[in-house]
Amino acid sequence: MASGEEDGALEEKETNNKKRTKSIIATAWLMFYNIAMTAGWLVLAVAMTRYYFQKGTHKGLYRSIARTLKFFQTFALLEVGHCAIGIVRTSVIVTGVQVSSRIFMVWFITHSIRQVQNQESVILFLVVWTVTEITRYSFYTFSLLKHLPYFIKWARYNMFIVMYPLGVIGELMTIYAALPYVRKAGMYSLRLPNKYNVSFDYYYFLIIVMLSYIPLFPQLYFHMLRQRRKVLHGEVIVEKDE
Ligand SMILES: CCCCCCCCCCCCC/C=C/C(=O)SCCNC(=O)CCNC(=O)[C@H](O)C(C)(C)COP(=O)(O)OP(=O)(O)OC[C@H]1O[C@@H](n2cnc3c(N)ncnc32)[C@H](O)[C@@H]1OP(=O)(O)O
Repeated sequence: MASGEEDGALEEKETNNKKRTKSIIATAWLMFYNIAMTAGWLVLAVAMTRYYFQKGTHKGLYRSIARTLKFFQTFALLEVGHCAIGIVRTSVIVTGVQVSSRIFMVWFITHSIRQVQNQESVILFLVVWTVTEITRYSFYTFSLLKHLPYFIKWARYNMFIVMYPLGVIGELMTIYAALPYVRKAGMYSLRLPNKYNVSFDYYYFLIIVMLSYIPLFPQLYFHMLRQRRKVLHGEVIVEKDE
């Protein structure tokens, strides 16, 4: 009997040790990830500011930072993984929509359609993303260190009120500017007849993507407003999608 109890206690101790090790590894990884991402977006901020002051124009700015932007924004795909394996307490759906819309903008719009790269709207969403991400990743870093300065917490849960709509305006205006080029070049489209017997028109796909902002954006925005009430005002909120 006594040996049974001892075995049970031993098993519990082992499980607790495993959990602790897992949590240490997860925290160390998140620390590395958040510092790398803060640094990446800071590099982008400095590069954009320098370019603008040296050249006196936004033309060519996107091309000058494209590689760094593509690298760090693509790296953010890992965030969906973090949610999926449960090392951060964020919804996979919310993060998935946020990250996929960014990846889409970077690879399937600005990277693919050179003619839009000098649009002012590209600069608008780049500036908004940069400010947002420097704040967000430093928020996570300082939270992990358990020394979160209030101004970072305040910025994370207030700036999005203006930044989110501005980012969406920049993204939508850029997709809209891309439409005529996509139609003219017939890019990423598949016309019938073909051996697969399917047709796909990227032009109409882009219109559908633009329309999908109507139901999706308010969900992300209201999610952030709920998070704001929870974090800044201590309200207890039950999330439906988690
Ligand atoms: C095929 C094409 C598809 C296209 C689809 C198109 C439709 C798109 C429509 C939508 C359009 C969106 C366009 C977006 C534009 C912009 O981004 S504009 C710029 C403004 N943007 C923002 O302000 C972004 C706001 N978004 C976010 O902050 C996040 O992306 C989020 C995922 C929404 C955050 O979610 P939230 O639930 O608020 O999570 P958090 O509070 O941040 O985290 C919860 C807990 O988890 C911890 N945590 C999370 N990540 C980390 C991490 N990396 N490291 C450490 N810890 C982390 C966090 O600390 C929290 O912990 P607790 O406090 O203990 O709960």
